[in-house]
Amino acid sequence: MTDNGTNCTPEGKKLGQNGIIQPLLTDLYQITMAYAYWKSGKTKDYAVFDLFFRKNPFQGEFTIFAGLEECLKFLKKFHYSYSDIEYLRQTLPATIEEEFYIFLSKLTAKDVTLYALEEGSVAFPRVPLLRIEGPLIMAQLLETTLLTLVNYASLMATNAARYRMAAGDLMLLEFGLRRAQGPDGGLSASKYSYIGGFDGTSNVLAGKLFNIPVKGTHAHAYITSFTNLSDLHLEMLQPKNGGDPKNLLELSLNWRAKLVNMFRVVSNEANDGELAALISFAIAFPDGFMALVDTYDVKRSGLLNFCAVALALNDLGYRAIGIRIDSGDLAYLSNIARMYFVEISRTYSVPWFADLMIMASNDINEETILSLNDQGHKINCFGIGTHLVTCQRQPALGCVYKMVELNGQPRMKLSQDVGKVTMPGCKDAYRLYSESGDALIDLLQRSVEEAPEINKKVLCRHPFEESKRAYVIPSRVEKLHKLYWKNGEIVQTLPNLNKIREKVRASLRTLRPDIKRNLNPTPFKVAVSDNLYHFLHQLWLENAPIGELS
Ligand SMILES: Nc1ncnc2c1ncn2[C@@H]1O[C@H](COP(=O)(O)OP(=O)(O)OP(=O)(O)O)[C@@H](O)[C@H]1O
Ligand SMILES: O=P(O)(O)OC[C@H]1O[C@H](OP(=O)(O)OP(=O)(O)O)[C@H](O)[C@@H]1O
Ligand SMILES: O=C(O)c1cccnc1
Ligand SMILES: [Mg+2]
Repeated sequence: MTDNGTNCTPEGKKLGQNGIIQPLLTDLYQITMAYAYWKSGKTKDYAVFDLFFRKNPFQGEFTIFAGLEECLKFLKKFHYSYSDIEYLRQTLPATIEEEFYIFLSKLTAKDVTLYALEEGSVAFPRVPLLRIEGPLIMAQLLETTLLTLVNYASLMATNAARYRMAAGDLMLLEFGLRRAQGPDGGLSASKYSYIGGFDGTSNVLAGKLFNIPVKGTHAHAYITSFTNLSDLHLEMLQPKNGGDPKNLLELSLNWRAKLVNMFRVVSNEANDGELAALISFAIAFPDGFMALVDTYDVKRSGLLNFCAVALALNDLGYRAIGIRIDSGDLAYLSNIARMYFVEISRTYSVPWFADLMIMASNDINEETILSLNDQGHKINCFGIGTHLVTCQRQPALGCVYKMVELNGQPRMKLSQDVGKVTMPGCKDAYRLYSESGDALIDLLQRSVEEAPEINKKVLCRHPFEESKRAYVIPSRVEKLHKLYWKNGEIVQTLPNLNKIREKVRASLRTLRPDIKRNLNPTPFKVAVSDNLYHFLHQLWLENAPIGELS
């Protein structure tokens, strides 16, 4: 979830919380449970909850954790307003005692303690992303909001990180606002795709709110709004270094006449409305000329018109930026475009022409990029919308929020499905690294245990399969959870988006390539200590009913 700046002072200074992230942004059952807890005298009970997921998204074997800053802002502001209480009074059954509303109106998150992974870290199933300790009622009331703040943010950051890995160093732009799950989904998508490794967004509000670079080209509508050369309102452009304005239309037509042989087309195949549109855009943005070239025909019209205008601009001292291709075979068309750019650069001694940007868009997803890589292409930049922001390949991350301890006693949710059994008790997690810096394994331990030590053998066990265990001698031990919230205060300096983005890259670098590959990646091991193993299985036996066959 994102800060949409609705709590602005008249001067426009942000107060730092999204207007819709507030205590009532929750499921009704949290509040009805709060009343039932309250009524049954559980106001002094103290709980520990883990927020974690059970399966990595996108058939992958890693997840990027994101959304922490928004969770902390939510805790800081947690307070039921007068109108919230009034609404609840009208909505909940009339039998609810008045003292409960008084209790609710005084609730804050100051007695809650929150531990978390660093935002931007790689995370794995069952390792808590957040550990929340606090009065039972308060900790319970946080469940849904924390989940909604973490689930989409982490899914989106993971999706973006996967696109980044597929695209290597090529530029990635997020174009998804029009296709996103509503305005807030769109803002979150822009923010978390930047964290995951995108270079910019077309979303202007995201640019303003989060200081993300904003970028863009133009739509087909701009091209089709010109039908012929007489639609050109302005033809003159002043050279970059001053002097008398020159006629860009004339220069472009001259260049087009020269280029038709190279392009093996006849001049009248190229669309004059398109040429007029490109010239008018070049006059508006002579230093930022980027052209959509697929409106009529990339080879016969768009490329030829673009090159003519770019060379005319060059005559006046300006350098065009490049083209966008939004339909057709993107590999083939990008190779053709680069071939002409190189040929023109040689023929007319314009060296920078060979390196013009080729942007591709049109329903691109991770698989498209991987396939384009296999085919060979000359694209420098992908503009990606729908598949990125809607996470079409997997539309939700399944983070859950489970009680693991109450009043110092472990709690465990049993399930027929072994993968759904929760890890009881208050736990710490450690990432153990090899000498070469690779992450080897994540180890969950009971918080009462001593931390693993460098160069000391530690037994790591599969949580459920007795025979699966291994000794690890770590060269580095990283304690994964940091304290972020205590006594009503954020107790860490929070990184800005660029720092979180760097964290994503650094964290992914510690994963072996086989864990990150697209097809059948190797699962990263998440183990439990011997102590936690026995604790878990003992508790399981104590809690599982013994059936009777008849
Ligand atoms: N070389 C390629 N390899 C793999 N996928 C490609 C390649 N070129 C384009 N694509 C993808 O193929 C799909 C083509 O989309 P579609 O069938 O709608 O055709 P189109 O080119 O958009 O046609 P139209 O001109 O009618 O809009 C897009 O998702 C695009 O990203
Ligand atoms: O394809 P996406 O990954 O969602 O990227 C964004 C798309 O949005 C724009 O046009 P739009 O799709 O609105 O219209 P068009 O398909 O007719 O170009 C742009 O031209 C891209 O095609
Ligand atoms: O700037 C662009 O090219 C753009 C922006 C949003 C959607 N599609 C394209
Ligand atoms: Mg489209």
